Amino acid sequence: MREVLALLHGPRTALAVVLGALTVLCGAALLAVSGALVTGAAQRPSTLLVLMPLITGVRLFGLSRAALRYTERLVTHDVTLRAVTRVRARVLERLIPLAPAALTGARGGQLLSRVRADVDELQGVVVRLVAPAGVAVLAGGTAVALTALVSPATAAALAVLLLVLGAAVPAAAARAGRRAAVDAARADADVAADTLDLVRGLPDHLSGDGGATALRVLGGHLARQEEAQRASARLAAVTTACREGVPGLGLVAALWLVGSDVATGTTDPLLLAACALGVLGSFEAVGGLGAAWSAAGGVRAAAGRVSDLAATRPVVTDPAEPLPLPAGSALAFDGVRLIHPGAARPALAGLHLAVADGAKVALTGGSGAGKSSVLALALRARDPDAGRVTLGGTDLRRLPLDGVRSRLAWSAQAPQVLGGTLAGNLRLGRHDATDDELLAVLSDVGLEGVVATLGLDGWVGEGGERLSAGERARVGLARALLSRADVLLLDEPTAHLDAASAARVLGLLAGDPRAVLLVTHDADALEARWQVVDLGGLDR
Ligand SMILES: Nc1ncnc2c1ncn2[C@@H]1O[C@H](COP(=O)(O)OP(=O)(O)OP(=O)(O)O)[C@@H](O)[C@H]1O
Repeated sequence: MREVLALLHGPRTALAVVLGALTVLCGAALLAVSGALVTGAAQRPSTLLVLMPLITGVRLFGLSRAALRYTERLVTHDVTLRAVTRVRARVLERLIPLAPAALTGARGGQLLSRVRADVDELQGVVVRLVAPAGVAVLAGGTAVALTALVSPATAAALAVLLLVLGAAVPAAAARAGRRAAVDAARADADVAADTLDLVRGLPDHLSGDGGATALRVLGGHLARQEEAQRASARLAAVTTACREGVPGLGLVAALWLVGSDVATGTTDPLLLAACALGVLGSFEAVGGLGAAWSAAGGVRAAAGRVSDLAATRPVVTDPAEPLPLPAGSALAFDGVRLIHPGAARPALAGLHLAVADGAKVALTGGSGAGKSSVLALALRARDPDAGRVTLGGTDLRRLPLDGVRSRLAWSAQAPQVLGGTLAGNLRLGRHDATDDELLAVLSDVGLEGVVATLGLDGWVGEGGERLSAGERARVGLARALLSRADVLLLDEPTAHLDAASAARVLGLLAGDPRAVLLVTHDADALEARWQVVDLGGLDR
């Protein structure tokens, strides 16, 4: 929580609180002065000497209140937008080092839901939490002090009722509502994750039981979500009744206590309505606290989850004192052993492999032989459990992570194509590539047809769904080819291609001056210049 508050701009937040408190006090003063004015006007004889300052006061407080509220909103929104930027940056900063290995256990929908919900919660920390709390203390305290000048007993009653409405009622409501909020958050996350899984896997569900099982599970989570919402609504009804009732009690108390003083002649009758209405207006000071108490739990939970992200150890980290990047980019695996977390047997054991500068090496072997794991080690998505992987003769663990990855271009088995344009997806490989360079590489990988139908600036659909699996694979390949990396790590780039397209891609790679480490199931399609390494025969 402290970490989240540190992300706020202190002086601007303080200004927002002061402006909020002044707005509330102007509102209370407007009511008080109006009460005094009505009483003064009703008195016989009423004198202009008494009425004029009151009339001026009504105008002053009325106009000031509007101007102060406007300025307060401007400042609060400015603070909020700054907080949003910082919170988003902080969450992403924490996520990036965890990718890809430390995030493979997380469900995509839950991760999405977590990032969205946490950012939403934390961005409202000023409007929903800090500003209402500050305004309550500042405006409430000032209102009690001013009331004490007229009637100490009324001030005491006001202080007690402010505490009841601002602290006791919301605390009780928050305690009662915490469970419902936790249930709602869990149900929301499950519904989001299930919906995303259902939509992504729609074709599989439809060809199975028509989606009945998935819908049944989703239905259960929706019912839990609804029940949690009902519980919150019941609670909201009770707190609304208190919110309306307690200020009424304050009004009655002020009329009674100040009225007694007026009756005994110790207080000017002009002050009766002024004090009673001023007390009524003062309750606006704690008006935001109900929402603040309920927001507090959510904000604390969101802050906790963002901290948890920080506590999640990245699988690989930058060395404290990285060595300079070596001149060459020859890759070597020396006696490498790798066991994935939770796996019963090592994915790789005693692997020795060299990929010299410009070499063409093809990895083959049965499914699960460890081919993709070799690429993951080269990229330093993971570190070996034994042995070492070197780049230009230096252990990867001693080199800067960014530097290592700038030397390597990777195209996954099913490359990630983002919802955007074809050109945008390709420029992930090289941001400054010209349109001509993009068209050339697309032609190299045989995607002229896609260029003709979509165009470079055509929308490829969410996750590239307007492209076939083979086209997506070739977009990934084109992205790798475009990059300025020295080594291309390609995971089955020909898997979805027909024989002619596959031969064209393999020919292209064989002619590329850079080193290529290729994963393939079809060693027969390779030309003689490829060095084929079969991982299927390794002794584990
Ligand atoms: N993240 C992971 N967590 C646990 N086990 C993993 C993980 N990734 C891979 N494995 C296991 O490691 C072994 C090697 O996997 P890898 O993906 O490297 O094989 P592969 O040869 O590329 O297989 P395929 O040809 O099917 O893509 C497999 O037994 C796999 O189940």
